[in-house]
Amino acid sequence: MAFSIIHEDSRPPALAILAVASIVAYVGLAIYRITLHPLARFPGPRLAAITKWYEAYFDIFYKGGSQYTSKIREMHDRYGPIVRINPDEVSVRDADFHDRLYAPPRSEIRHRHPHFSTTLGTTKGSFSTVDHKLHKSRRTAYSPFWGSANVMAAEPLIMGMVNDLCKHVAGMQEGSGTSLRTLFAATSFDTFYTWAFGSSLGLLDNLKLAYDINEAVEIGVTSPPLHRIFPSMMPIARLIPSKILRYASSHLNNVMGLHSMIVKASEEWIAAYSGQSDEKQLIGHSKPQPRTLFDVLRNSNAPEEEKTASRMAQEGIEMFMAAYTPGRTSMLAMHYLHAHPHVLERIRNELDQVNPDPAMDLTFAKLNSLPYLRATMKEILRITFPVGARLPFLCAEDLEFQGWRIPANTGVSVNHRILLFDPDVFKNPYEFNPERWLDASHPIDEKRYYIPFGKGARSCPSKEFATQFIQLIVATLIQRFDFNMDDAIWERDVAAASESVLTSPSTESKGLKIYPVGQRY
Ligand code: HEM
Repeated sequence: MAFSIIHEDSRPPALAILAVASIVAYVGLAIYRITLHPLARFPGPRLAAITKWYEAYFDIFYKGGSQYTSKIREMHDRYGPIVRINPDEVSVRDADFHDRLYAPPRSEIRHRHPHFSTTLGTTKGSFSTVDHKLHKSRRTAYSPFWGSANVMAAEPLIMGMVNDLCKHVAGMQEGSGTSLRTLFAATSFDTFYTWAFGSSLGLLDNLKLAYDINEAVEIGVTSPPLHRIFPSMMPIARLIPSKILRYASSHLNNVMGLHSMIVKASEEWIAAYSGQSDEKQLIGHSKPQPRTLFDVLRNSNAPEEEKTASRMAQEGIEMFMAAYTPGRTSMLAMHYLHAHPHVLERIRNELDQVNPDPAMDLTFAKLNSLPYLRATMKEILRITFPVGARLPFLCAEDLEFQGWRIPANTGVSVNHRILLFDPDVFKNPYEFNPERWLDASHPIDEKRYYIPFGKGARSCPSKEFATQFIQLIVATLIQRFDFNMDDAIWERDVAAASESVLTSPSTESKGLKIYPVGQRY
């Protein structure tokens, strides 16, 4: 008996065995990653090559998180144009390679990196689609929605929203509570919602709802990228009933609430048109009417399983969440114009020539004819570029870069921000300078470096809509109002303090406010 007790006590507990085995396995893996792994010889910090916790440290803990993009920039400064940024991924800093990666010949396969596909909590929209071929067919299905003709047809809708926005701005007083962030968010989300889904959310008349929607999207896309470090987080959240999820994370619950809202819109659309085109309701209008996203998808050549309410809603959710960006960009644009009075005056002169009465509606065509405004738009989209994260692909074939062979299925990216702020191309890249786009003595290679909407098959489908929307909103406001935005501080309210999926200013910032100090009509 006594012998037996002594024998049992001396046996190592199962947990200890597991711990030792894990440590041995982990050390073995770490040694493999820096010796025999196909990326073992690539330059970069050893710790980044050994463990993903290096990246997680910068993205979750360091300075409040979302700092790995800026760390990658430092790595490039130290190690050169190609860096191993985690055990399985490399980053390249090179404009030609950006073309090679994002806009390759049609025959080459580029899958979205699965860890980046979960970003918006969706699974079957084109953004979250990992597979190259499936992504291509989904983009083809919705492409008429984003085409020039459909954007043009949305012009009266956008102008109507902008006129409503002007009524709000005209009534704002110094010290009033509503920030430009909420007003622009209301305009952007509701314009997109009405255009894409065929009915309005009435957000400019319900600023509380606009605030809540904006907050839900903003927290998701600017918080530390936990979804990347824990990719199963969003799929699990989707399975938890709202009643329980709200206690675990009110934020995730709000995001899931947005998802449900758009699923409902999709189901209602199908019930209303039961397979018919909603174009029928538009007959009798003298001008071409915009087609909804649902109408375009239902009438595409995609297979039936791609046209269910839940699948169409996934596409709609991704786009609706992306409609956050034009609101934010417009707000920052107002700041830059206010802070650069000579630019503001030059644009107003251009506007007053084509539209002598500011009370009259502006049009896309008029605005597109103004060279200085166009140059300013380019500068606004460059300097406010919202996407903070890298957008890596897994390529089906090996890639070469300056003598380095990047094996197939390695995560590889060129961060768009690196090119948009390249000091060799954009002198003083953090200086707002629209003139740089008009300087014939130092022309910018726009094909390579004007990439605020990315490039190639995965580039932003909304390029034209977003540009026209921001241009119209900003041009109308500055032509109609003299305004004050003196409260803004660049370092606190405008500069990108963290770079998650989207960039965000310091946590000290309370948003930008605008006070009209006179009407110009
Ligand atoms: C200032 C406004 C915007 C900017 C700067 C912007 C920028 C971008 C960028 C850089 C990408 C990734 C491109 C790449 O992978 O190379 C992207 C993708 C995307 N954007 Fe935008 N975007 C804007 C507005 C919008 C809006 C308003 C929508 C929809 C309402 C939208 C929908 C999308 C979608 C769906 C994708 C993913 C496309 C895919 O993976 O096939 N974007 N955008």
